[in-house]
Amino acid sequence: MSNSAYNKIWVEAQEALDHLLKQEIKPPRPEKDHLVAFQTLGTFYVKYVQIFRNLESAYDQIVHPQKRLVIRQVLDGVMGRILELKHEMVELELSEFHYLDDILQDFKLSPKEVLKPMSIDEATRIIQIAERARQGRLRASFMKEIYLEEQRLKRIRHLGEVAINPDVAAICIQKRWRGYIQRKKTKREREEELIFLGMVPPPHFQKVSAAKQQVQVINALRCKIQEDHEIEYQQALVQIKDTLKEIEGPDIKGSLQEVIRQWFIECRHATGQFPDFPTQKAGGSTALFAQKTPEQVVAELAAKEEEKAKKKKAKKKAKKLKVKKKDKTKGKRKGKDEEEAPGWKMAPSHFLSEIAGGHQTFKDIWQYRDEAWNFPQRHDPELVKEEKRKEVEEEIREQQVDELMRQELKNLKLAVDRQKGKQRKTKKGGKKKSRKKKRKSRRKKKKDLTADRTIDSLYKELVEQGLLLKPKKVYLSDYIGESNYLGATLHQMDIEPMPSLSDVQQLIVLYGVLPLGSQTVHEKAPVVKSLLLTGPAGVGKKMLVHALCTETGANLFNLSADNIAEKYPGKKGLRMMLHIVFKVARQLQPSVVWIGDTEKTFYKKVPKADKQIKPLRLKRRLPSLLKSLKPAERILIIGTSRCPFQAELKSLCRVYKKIILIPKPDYASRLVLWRHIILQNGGSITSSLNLSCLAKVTDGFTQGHIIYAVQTVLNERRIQQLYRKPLTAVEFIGPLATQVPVYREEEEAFKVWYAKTPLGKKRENALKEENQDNQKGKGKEKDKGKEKDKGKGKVKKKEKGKRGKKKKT
Ligand SMILES: Nc1ncnc2c1ncn2[C@@H]1O[C@H](COP(=O)(O)OP(=O)(O)OP(=O)(O)O)[C@@H](O)[C@H]1O
Repeated sequence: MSNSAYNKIWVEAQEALDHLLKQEIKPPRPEKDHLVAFQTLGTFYVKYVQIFRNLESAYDQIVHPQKRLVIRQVLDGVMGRILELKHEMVELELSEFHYLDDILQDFKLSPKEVLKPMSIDEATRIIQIAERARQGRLRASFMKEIYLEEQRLKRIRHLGEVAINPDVAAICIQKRWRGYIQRKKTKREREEELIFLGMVPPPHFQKVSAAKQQVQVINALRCKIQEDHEIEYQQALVQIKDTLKEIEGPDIKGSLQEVIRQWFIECRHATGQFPDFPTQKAGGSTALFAQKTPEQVVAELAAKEEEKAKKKKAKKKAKKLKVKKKDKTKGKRKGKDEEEAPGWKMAPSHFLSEIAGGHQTFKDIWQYRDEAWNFPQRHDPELVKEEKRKEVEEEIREQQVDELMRQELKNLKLAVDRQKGKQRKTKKGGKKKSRKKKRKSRRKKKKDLTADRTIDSLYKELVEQGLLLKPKKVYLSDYIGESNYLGATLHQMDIEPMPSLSDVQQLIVLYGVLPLGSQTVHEKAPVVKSLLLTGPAGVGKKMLVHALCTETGANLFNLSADNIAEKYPGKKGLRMMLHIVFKVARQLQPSVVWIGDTEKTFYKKVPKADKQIKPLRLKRRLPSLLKSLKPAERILIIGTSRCPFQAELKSLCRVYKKIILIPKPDYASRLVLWRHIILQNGGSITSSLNLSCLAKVTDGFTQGHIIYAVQTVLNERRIQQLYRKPLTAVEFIGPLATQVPVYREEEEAFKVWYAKTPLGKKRENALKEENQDNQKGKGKEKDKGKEKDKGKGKVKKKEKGKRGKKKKT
């Protein structure tokens, strides 16, 4: 696509954002209806995801370096907002999985990609294809009738003839043969015609088309141009700044000095004495340029000092009263909550200001900018000048002017007011404070166990010890699975839907890819420091960990119990190992620390077979390690487990705050998985392979089982035979039969276990309460009915259990 096409995508995304921001700015109203609250959140979420996708593709392909900076700012904000909304949905629904299919339907969107409006030509073509097919079917059935009629008449005529001579016999054989040949030819021609009409995909349909290949080449080319433009831009930033300093620097210095001098004089006129020059900490003379009168500036400075003194006093008082007040305020708050029962309210966002800032820049600079001169989309030097001019001004003010003017003011005071000593006293006080602080921070700093070693040598050591792995090159898009299209509908019918593989993939993006991929998002979004992926064997837990590392370029550290056994023995060894791992992880962010079979680290009771590897080594250290991770450090601890029931739940949940239960694949996912895995392993899909049947009979089998079956069947010999002997579903049954599927009992065990986790418990309790409310509501309705029948008076009762009732309707 062209520059203008990507610009258009960007502009459209910003327009959608503008609309959304207007809604977001409105003060949130408390919402008592649970369903309405969720719909509001869901709608915002879907709209932000839509904007995110457009901004992402624009950021990926736009080559203008300054535009990319603005897009990146908005993109970070939008990603953060998506995470905030997800967090809100989790809090509201008490579940990690949410079903938004009804909202998607309203917006006419599909879960994976945005539906582009169909052109009239395209729509006409589809209708034509369907109509031709209908007519073809009618004609075929008509012809079949005629043919059967002819056959019937012939048979009657034949029965009349008795003699059979050799010629007749030969003709009969010829007829059969010709019929066979013709049928074969007709079948081939029919297939060709269907392909020609576009009703059946051509044999090499799965191959990447020439047009797609061209798109890939162009995209790669744009990335190269993007890099070149970025380098040019970075060089221009330095060059233009130097030129500005050289040419405009002296003028700027002169005018700044003039303004400050003027301020000295005006202050003396207004207050009778020269002002104190603002300290460096207070921003130096910056305050003077904020378009304020000298009186205001002086008053502000005085007010600040007063405030400081007041705060100190208030702190002391507050400490004394703390204990007494606590009890009182608690009581009051409780009372208030009960009275108001405020309902759900959208929590304030940390990202809206960022989004709004980026959006304003777009409006001010880019929306109507004439770019006719900039066809190749290089940086705009005028914008760089504007930006750098401010920087140069600031630097000159800070480094040269302030120092000079401070001295000048001192001289003026000495000469005119004869003031001395004041500043010296305050300076001394300041020094004392800073010394104290320094001492404190020195004491707090932890000892670096490997201060004398370079990061390279530590990295090498970890690789040699097998603690640092090279992630497999798999992408999240390789994690095949279908979306659940009926989730919301089932939910409304009070049936708990099973999350789909696509939902799991989305969660990994939200909790893993976005925070690890963006520093801003990681710092401000709700923190997820650790993640537990659990589910039956072969559902792709490890694959997701590797895909997360590939997508974010993260380093993968392996702290699985099996892997660290006999490495760095003893307490000191363990301390050293964790020190090295987290030191390297911090230095080379983003990083993923993976603990495979994490139930072993938290065993309730260590089995005899595992005693040798001392699996509990990490158990005590993990919580404190997690605590030590700061929001700015992009490090994620991921545990994977296929039998979390063996772990001590309390300590497991103390470490893993987010738990994702990955289910076995459902029918829709199995269908796409079979197709994908067969093609990936060199097979081909023909009409003789009943994929639907395969997907149906493999209920309970996981991705791992399907891969095993396909790889067993599709050996080299079988792949060579494919041309003559197409694949059939029956061939896969043998290898599948040797595998143990996920039985219902195992599935139930996972569900029961999940219900004991903190979020599961909360959900269970909420559901129980809801049911009780429903029953109460029903009981009251019955009572009402009875009383009405009896005509014993009017009884007004509050409507209860709204959430449950709404759901059932
Ligand atoms: N959704 C998917 N799409 C394509 N391949 C998948 C998918 N899920 C899993 N696989 C493949 O299935 C195989 C098994 O996956 P993986 O080893 O990640 O499962 P696991 O849950 O970690 O298993 P275990 O619990 O036994 O360690 C891998 O080859 C992986 O690439």
